Formats: sequence, C-alpha cells, structure tokens
Amino acid sequence: MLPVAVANTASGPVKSGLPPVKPGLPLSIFEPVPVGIDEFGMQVLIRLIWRNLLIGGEPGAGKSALLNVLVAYAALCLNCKLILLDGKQVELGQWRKCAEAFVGPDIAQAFLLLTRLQTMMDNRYAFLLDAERRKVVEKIQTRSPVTGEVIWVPDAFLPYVVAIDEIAYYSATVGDKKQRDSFSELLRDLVARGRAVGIIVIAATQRPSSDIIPTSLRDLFAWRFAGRCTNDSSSDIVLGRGWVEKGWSANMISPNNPGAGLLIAEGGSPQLVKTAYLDDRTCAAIAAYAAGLRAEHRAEQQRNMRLLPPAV
Ligand SMILES: Nc1ncnc2c1ncn2[C@@H]1O[C@H](COP(=O)(O)OP(=O)(O)OP(=O)(O)O)[C@@H](O)[C@H]1O
Repeated sequence: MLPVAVANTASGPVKSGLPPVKPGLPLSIFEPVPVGIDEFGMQVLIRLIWRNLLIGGEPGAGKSALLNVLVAYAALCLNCKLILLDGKQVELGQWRKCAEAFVGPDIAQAFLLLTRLQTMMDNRYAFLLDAERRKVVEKIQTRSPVTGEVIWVPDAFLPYVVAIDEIAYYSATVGDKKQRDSFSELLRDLVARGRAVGIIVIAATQRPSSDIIPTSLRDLFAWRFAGRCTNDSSSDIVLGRGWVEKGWSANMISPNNPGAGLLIAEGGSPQLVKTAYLDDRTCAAIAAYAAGLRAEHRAEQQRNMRLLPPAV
C-alpha cells in the first residue's frame, strides 16, 4: 500500500495510514479522492463530499488536468451523478456519456441547468426537513419491510458533482451582463447551500478575481488549488489573502512543472502537490468503461423496480 499524506482537510485531517481507496470498483464519492502526491512522494487525498473546490492558475498550469482526474473518479462512482459545464467543450467533453447533463458554450443552457439544480436543491432541503435530517449521507438505517430487520440502504438521493471548466466563460465572457450576473448568483447559491444536500461544485478559472467571480462566491470554496500563478497577487486571490506574506505563493512554481500547485482547505495551510495526470487516451478509456458501468447499473435498478410489489 502507498503511504498516505496527512492532507489538510476542512473536516479534520485525512489521517496518515488511511487506505487510499477501497479496492475494486465502483468507487464511492463519500471516500477521500486521490489527487496526486506531495513533495515527499506521499499520496494526497481530498474529501469532496460536503465540500466545493476552486482550481485556479495561469494558462497551462494544469487546471483542466486536475478537473479531469476528479471527474474520472466521480464517473467511476455509481453513488453520484455528474453535471458538466465546459465553454471549450473539449476539456470535459470525453465524459459527456457518463453525465446527466453536458453544457458547452451556451449561457442560456448553463443558466437553465443551474436553475434546475437550484430547484432540486430546494426540494432536497424540504425532504431533509421533513425527515428531521441535516444532510445527505451514504447510507441510512431502516427496517426491512419484508423481515422487519434493521438494514442499511443508500440514501434517498445521490450527490451531484458539478464540474465547470472556466467559470469566466459563463460569468464574464458570453451573453449579456444580466445573463452573466444571473449565472454567478445561481452558482453562488449552489456553492453556499448545496453542500449538505450533496451538491459538490468543482470549478476552474485562470484568475478568480472579482470581475470574474464575486469575492462572496470565491470565499465559499472550502478547497482551493492554485497551480502556477503569474504573480503573487493572483496566488493570494486563489488561496486567500495573506498567504504570500507567510511565504506561500504559487508564483514560485516553475512554468515547466504543470500540475504542481498549492492545495489548501478551509482552516488549513497550503501544501505543495503534484497532481495526477490522465492523458486523452486514458480519459477516453475510463470514460467508456464508466459509461458502460453506469448503463448496466441503471438497467439493474430498472429491473429491481419491476420486481417491487405494486404500491397500494
Ligand atoms: N499533473 C500533470 N503532470 C504532467 N503534465 C501535466 C499535468 N497537468 C498538466 N500537464 C500538462 O500541461 C498541459 C496543460 O494542462 P491543462 O490543459 O490542464 O492546463 P490549464 O491550466 O487547464 O490551461 P488553460 O487555462 O489554458 O485551459 C497538459 O496538456 C499537459 O501536457
């Protein structure tokens, strides 16, 4: 087994010695996700569930590559759904067959999609309130309607991983000002309130300055990864103000080292990480495998539904 780095998670450290990933497939979005290695060669994991991640850095820093690693993991988790927004289309396009929705360079569609997610989020909160619960979990305890035994079953609804490659495309480039502002407001609401109901936003941007994403939105991301930044101020914009003064700047990363960056969690301190990298062929192979796995799972669920006795 590989040694595991003590990652600075927002919900407490992922302890050294924790098994990296449970062997076998499918994976679980409730488990910490391997993202790369630290400077000692130890594996770095991040817990995405109930969290959001902002990925920043200059062009070519490795933002899309990290996004692809995370989307690949999520695609192999049958206990989560995928939503993809990609202005360039080709960065996340390979995963579209694994996703519930894939939006390309269309602000109207992006707006509609986020509106539907917001409605779903509100419905989920109404459900949780009714069930006297506070958040979505992997499994809940219930009694078997057949035997009366206490059993564990998957929660009523699945987490959603919402991956956005280049927020700026939707928040500052296409459409008119009203559409762009509405997009940013919706995204802010999802990032602020979506965590407990399992909405995980992973968003990449070249520079998360206030003209691209409102500061009120940027500050809500619990996890942040700064790939190489063109200057100290950009690094502080991604990681949060004050880290450059304490000696942590993603400007110090070599331009010849894409995928290297500083990873920080809410309340933690930055950690130098080299992210894992999946080339196009590997992404295509994983995406095809994951799409097959998901189709098989859907078919099995439909078969099981048909076996249920009719509702009275
Ligand atoms: N972890 C990594 N290890 C090795 N090479 C990497 C890694 N991440 C990225 N690269 C290399 O850097 C190139 C640029 O990466 P990527 O497209 O992810 O950058 P980006 O920050 O998304 O750029 P842009 O903002 O222009 O979209 C990749 O094509 C790949 O060759």
